[in-house]
Amino acid sequence: MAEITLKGLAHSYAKTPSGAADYAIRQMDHIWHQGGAYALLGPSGCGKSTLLNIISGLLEPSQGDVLFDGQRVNELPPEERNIAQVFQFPVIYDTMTVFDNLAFPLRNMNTPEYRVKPKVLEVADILDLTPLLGRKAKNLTADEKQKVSMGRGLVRDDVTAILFDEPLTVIDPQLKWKLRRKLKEIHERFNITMIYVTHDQLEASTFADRIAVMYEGQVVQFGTPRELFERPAHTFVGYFIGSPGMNFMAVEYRDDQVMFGVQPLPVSPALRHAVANANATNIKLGIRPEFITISTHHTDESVPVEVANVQDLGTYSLLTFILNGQTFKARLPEGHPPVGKAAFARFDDAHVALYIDEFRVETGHE
Ligand SMILES: Nc1ncnc2c1ncn2[C@@H]1O[C@H](COP(=O)(O)OP(=O)(O)OP(=O)(O)O)[C@@H](O)[C@H]1O
Repeated sequence: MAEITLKGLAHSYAKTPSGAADYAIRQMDHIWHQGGAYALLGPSGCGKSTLLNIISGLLEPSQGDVLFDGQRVNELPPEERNIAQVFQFPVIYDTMTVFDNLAFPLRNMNTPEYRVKPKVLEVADILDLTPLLGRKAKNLTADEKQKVSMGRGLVRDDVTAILFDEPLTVIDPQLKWKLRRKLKEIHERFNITMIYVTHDQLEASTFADRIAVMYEGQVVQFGTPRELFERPAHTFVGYFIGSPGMNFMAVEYRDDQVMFGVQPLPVSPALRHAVANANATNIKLGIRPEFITISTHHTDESVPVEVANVQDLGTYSLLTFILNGQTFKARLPEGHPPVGKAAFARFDDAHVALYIDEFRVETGHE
């Protein structure tokens, strides 16, 4: 069993860090529950690998604690943590057979041979590696090698969590979904905590029940794929999740109105009230392309926009428009009437979110 708790965790690679920018992991408090299928999603350089290496014990954090089932493990070396890590590039012994590669972690722990064989056969069966057991690892394809790498994590009965660090990077696109399905299957069969690091939102949402979105060394939101889409807690989540991401407008309260530059925005009274009382200079409204309606007629709820282009994407179209000198995306359903250069955009009140200093603030109007 392993519930992994990160308590006041921070890490800097600098010897004498002078500010937040010197930290690969900033203040982090987080719990990974036993048996969960999690993804750690974020752009390159946000600290994903650093965090995994701290959990697995390859790296000791500069501040804070890592707890396994409530026990502090900061100083415990990786081999004593009962955690397996699968890296971007398969870590296997080329000159050994697939069988010996899978058996390696067990033999390393002096497991008697009569117990090694059934375990290797079980794991090989799950990963469809049985026909390859007698082959030398160097003759395998990249995806087969990565499956052996995963198998080495699975053979040990004492492994309670597996950390995957972008494990499908070297895998052909058409095989990726197969391996992802395999991982899901493994998760359902064994009661193992799995943390899957990726910068790809599709990979994260097909694998994980809950996703931790990382940005600049912090988990800015931890939620289901649906929650991340519907209620992004941070502007970065809005921008990163969705295709394309959320549109944002930097607004201010002026002359009793919510202004986006020179454009007054027709927003709900609750939202206007929230902006008026925001007491901050960094105020943004976010709206997803799915919730902007484009029409050729003006109404009290719409604002005039300049259409830049419309891209037909089969089942829907993506319209780019300019408002107050800024580019926006709106998603038009199939069969939407043609739109000229001058049009009107209406932001669906229920889906306009307020962000103060980049974090979402509930206003009661959504
Ligand atoms: N060994 C190291 N020494 C110094 N700085 C490092 C080291 N490893 C990572 N960093 C820095 O720490 C930050 C976080 O890096 P990390 O590799 O954890 O991010 P990541 O999200 O995994 O990125 P990627 O997806 O590119 O691997 C980056 O600014 C990176 O340059």
